[in-house]
Amino acid sequence: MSPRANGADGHPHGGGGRQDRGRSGDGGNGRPRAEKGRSRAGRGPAGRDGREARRREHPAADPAREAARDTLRAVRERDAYANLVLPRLLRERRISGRDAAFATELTYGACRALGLLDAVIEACAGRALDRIDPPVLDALRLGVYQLLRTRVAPHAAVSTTVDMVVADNGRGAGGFANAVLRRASEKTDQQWIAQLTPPPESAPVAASAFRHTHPTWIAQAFADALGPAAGELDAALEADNVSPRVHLVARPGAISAEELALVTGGEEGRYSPYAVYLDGGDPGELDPVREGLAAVQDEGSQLVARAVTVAPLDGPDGGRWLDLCAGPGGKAALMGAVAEIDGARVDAVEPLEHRADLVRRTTGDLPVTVHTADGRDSGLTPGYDRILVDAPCTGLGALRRRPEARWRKGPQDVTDLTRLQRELLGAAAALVRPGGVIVYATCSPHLAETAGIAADAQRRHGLTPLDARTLLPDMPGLGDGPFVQLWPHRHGTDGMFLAALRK
Ligand SMILES: C[S@@+](CC[C@H](N)C(=O)[O-])C[C@H]1O[C@@H](n2cnc3c(N)ncnc32)[C@H](O)[C@@H]1O
Repeated sequence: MSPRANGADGHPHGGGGRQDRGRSGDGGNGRPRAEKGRSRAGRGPAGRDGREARRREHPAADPAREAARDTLRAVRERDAYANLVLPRLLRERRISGRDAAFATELTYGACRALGLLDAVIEACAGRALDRIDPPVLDALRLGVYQLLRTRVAPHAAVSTTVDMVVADNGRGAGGFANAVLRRASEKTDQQWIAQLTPPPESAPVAASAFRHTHPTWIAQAFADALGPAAGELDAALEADNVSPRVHLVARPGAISAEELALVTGGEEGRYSPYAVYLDGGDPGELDPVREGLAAVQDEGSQLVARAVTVAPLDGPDGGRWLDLCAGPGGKAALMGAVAEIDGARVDAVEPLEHRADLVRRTTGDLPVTVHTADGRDSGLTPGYDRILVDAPCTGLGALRRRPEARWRKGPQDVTDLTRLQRELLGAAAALVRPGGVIVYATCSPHLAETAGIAADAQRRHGLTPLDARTLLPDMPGLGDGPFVQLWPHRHGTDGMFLAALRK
């Protein structure tokens, strides 16, 4: 349930009602209260020990906001994933119902909107973010998010945040937080965006990036990949701000999509013949998933795995199929299920032992053999009919799944990955038989990881591109070929790229 439905403050625990709003953020000497509080004797110990001592004195009064704060801290301090940390905290602390929904909205919303929140905080604090105590900054991000992007009453957003900061960081920091939040509350979300967005005339991509809370380099990568359709940039960026529907794959030979939709109450997918969309609930609880007849898998990934199995070969299919980057095994399982029907066998390569184990578990009794090896030097015998290279990539096509991911990646990640991608595709070119097909895929639209790598392999290894659009069911918006880029805003799938290359 959304916090909109919950009373005046929009949240059952939100009505703090403090009366000491409006004090200046600095203590009269230009130094903010946060710093004064931390440096003055008699305020209690600063840092983690001090925070924990204060927390013992002030037990959790607002479990949803505290779970959100602790998740933001884990993301910042240990590079944790918000969508793994938060559900665990909610379970451990027995937070459910409205509180869990509110904590989820706050956490994921604040993670996604970080660029905007930080710009507002900086403008209101009058100083750089690195001069704000990080735990105070976490609380401010949550407070500003509530002010700008929820219907929590402003007085409740301010008072609950200030209470949390006082409990964790002392009264000085609370005064500073109060001043920043009071200033932030003077304008709406749209007014702040209008004030802080770079000028669209001179910096259109940076302006779109800011409006839809992405780093500019990612927005530029999307614009480059959209090419003549760059007018869709705003829609492409905004699609990352919406949590995706759950997609199930009906394992071929075990259950049809039609049956799966009937049993689960879901809706048959638009494109993949194996896809079923669910609107909510825990898919792990569904009988067909528990029994291994179906699994959670994005429809775009289903289409990539299916493309490997239907690509036209030159000469007969000898039934030797390979997944060169297999962990955790979603595509290997779909290829394995089709292989079982077609009388083929799949070799699945994954260098990380724990991920290779996941592939073993995912593929179960299907005709799939898992090899724990580096795909660049797998030791496998050449002569494969069909090879999938689902290469490690930046994941820029799946940002909607990881709320904090966009702020954690940088252009250097692309540079680091393209070498590995080139080498893996080179290894596949050596393993495929003449007339066989390699499908090269990434969950990223970044041209350096997608068309750049595929075009380079054509030149280096004498591969011929097939029109990848013909390997997909009838779908709109697939471009001019021969490569295909799927988009969340167009297709509702992750942003998968695929190229089909014949030797
Ligand atoms: C994009 S994921 C593959 C997803 C998988 N195909 C699926 O559908 O479940 C890329 C995988 O490549 C693996 N990988 C990384 N370096 C590799 C290498 N040198 N050789 C083969 N696989 C590698 C990663 O560990 C990761 O599991």
